[in-house]
Amino acid sequence: MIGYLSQNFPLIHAFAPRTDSPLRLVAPSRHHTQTRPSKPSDPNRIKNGVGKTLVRNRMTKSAPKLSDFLKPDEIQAHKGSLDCPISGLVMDSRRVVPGSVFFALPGRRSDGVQFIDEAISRGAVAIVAQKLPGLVPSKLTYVQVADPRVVLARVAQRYYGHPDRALSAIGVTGTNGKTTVTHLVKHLLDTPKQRVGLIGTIHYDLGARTVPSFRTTPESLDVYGMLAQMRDAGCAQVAMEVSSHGIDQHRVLGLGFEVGVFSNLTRDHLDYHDGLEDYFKVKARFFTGELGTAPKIAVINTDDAYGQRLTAMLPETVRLVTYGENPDAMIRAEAVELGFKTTRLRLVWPEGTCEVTSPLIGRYNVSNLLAAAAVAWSTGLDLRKCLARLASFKGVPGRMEQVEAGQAYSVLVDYAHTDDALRNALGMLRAITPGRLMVVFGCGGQRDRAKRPLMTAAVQEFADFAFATADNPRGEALTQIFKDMEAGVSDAARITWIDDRRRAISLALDACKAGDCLLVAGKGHESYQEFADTVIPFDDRKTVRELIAIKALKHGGAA
Ligand SMILES: CC(=O)N[C@H]1[C@@H](OP(=O)(O)OP(=O)(O)OC[C@H]2O[C@@H](n3ccc(=O)[nH]c3=O)[C@H](O)[C@@H]2O)O[C@H](CO)[C@@H](O)[C@@H]1O[C@H](C)C(=O)N[C@@H](C)C(=O)N[C@H](CCC(=O)O)C(=O)O
Ligand SMILES: Nc1ncnc2c1ncn2[C@@H]1O[C@H](COP(=O)(O)OP(=O)(O)OP(=O)(O)O)[C@@H](O)[C@H]1O
Ligand SMILES: N[C@H](CCC[C@H](N)C(=O)O)C(=O)O
Ligand SMILES: [Mg+2]
Repeated sequence: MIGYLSQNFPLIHAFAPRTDSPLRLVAPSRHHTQTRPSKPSDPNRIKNGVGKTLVRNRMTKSAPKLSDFLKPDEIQAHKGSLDCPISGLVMDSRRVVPGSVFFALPGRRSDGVQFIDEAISRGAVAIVAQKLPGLVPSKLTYVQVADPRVVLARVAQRYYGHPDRALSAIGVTGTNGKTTVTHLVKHLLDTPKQRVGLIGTIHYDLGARTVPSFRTTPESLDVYGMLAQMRDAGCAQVAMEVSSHGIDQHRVLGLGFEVGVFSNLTRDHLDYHDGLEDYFKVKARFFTGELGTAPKIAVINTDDAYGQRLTAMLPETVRLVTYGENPDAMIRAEAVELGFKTTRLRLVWPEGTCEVTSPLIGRYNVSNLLAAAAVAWSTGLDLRKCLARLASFKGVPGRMEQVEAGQAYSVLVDYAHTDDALRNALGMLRAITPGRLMVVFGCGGQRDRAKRPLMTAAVQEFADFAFATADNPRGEALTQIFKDMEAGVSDAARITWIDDRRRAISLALDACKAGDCLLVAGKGHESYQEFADTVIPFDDRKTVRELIAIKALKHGGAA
């Protein structure tokens, strides 16, 4: 474990969730060695899907065998015994422990095959890969499969005893709003009798404990491991974010969703997908059954043009529930009043209406609320009762989070990191800000380069003044990121470029007067900043508070 951390993330510990390493975040003994949960709470766990039973293994106290979890039709060829006892499943050589089955996954940066020797030296007893070598060391089992990622998802699902059968899963996909909608769904649906787990960008709520996230949609092995923990903690449902990377990389393959939500589609991640149409098609796969099963219910935002297209692509077996502000939507909002602290609206559904005051501000949050309400309604819950819980919703960390430190102007921290999100966030603040609107923003390194000038253009369209700075540069030079961003500048006099994010925030705060509003965009809940070789603790909200306090001291108490 120490080797792994020092190899990749020398300075990271608890404050660096968004990396390859779930291991410091989820109890290593249970999660990393991927041991099976010990207390079956669901009879479905007895059958592992291959026809053999896990119970028998427990009774004979023998270790589980690889053949318990691999189906014959998944195996193209093999050498060594398929009945080898195993201690767990692993897809990263650095996490292999004696008895592990190592899945060598072909990647974009490297190929898992390169790490097979390391896996063996750490004690792997079986290798699952796309090719068989000529010679296989004695006592080692080697299995050739067509697609190791697909087989990993299937095997993980069986290994953890099909936890999805014990949980009703609600998956949310779309460019923006996934985190907000999943948090709302959890809040509206969670009761002491019907606990709801959560998987997404900010944290994983596993029922018995909550851990910070390392990925929006984790790898299938982690997904099924976490679902098993939720099941064992007595959760009845899970609300989870389903990213396009997650869909494309089979991270939720085989998971039968009760509900799938589509929030919207705008430009992002085009470093990964071949254009917006390809990005849409990947998202659409979540609804069409190409991941093994289609959700039973599709909750789709028909204010969004891609949402409308999606409605025509659903298999006949899927029940469609639409939401939006358009008059044809089944779940819709009327008489929307946007305020700086709350939003008021009339929520309309086929059997009723309800006047709602939501603590979430901004028009796009009306859409997020409708999505969550549509989930509640479509699963047969009493919508009025669910909506009554909205009053106690505390908002989502780092999403339009107001920072109040005694200053005479407003400061909000938000996770807007696309041009659409910036346009929505700034457009909304523009409408309710009496003074000037300032923004601190940057663009992440090693992510979609083409969104950078669009983000600058969005900022210049709405903000009076912008401070362009570093987001998470990762392994990219800030000069290159700035160069890409500069292509969107329309008025150079209204933007200033400052490498250091803390300094940029400080200068922006200095520029604010009573009645002004500062949006610190892009990092939201993140508590770290990622550079090429280091990850440092950095939290926009804490930074704002600290700087305001320091400035107040310097100026004799006035912030
Ligand atoms: C672009 C992307 O999604 N990349 C993912 C992909 O990486 P890759 O194909 O490049 O894999 P690789 O690094 O070449 O490694 C290949 C294999 O070798 C293994 N390996 C690698 C090194 C080693 O020493 N030993 C070893 O065994 C790896 O575990 C992997 O199985 O497969 C890796 C392992 O499965 C993922 O960790 C990696 O996520 C990277 C780190 C990432 O940043 N992903 C982001 C973009 C992502 O997935 N984001 C979405 C959210 C987007 C949103 O919120 O909108 C998410 O769901 O979090
Ligand atoms: N429904 C929406 N439509 C457009 N923009 C939105 C919507 N909801 C949130 N946003 C904007 O997008 C930002 C990210 O919101 P949220 O975290 O809910 O989305 P996400 O889809 O989970 O993002 P990510 O893919 O990065 O995890 C917010 O801070 C806000 O600026
Ligand atoms: N889910 C997004 C988050 C971006 C957040 C922003 N702070 C950045 O680092 O670019 C991604 O991984 O692309
Ligand atoms: Mg998210």
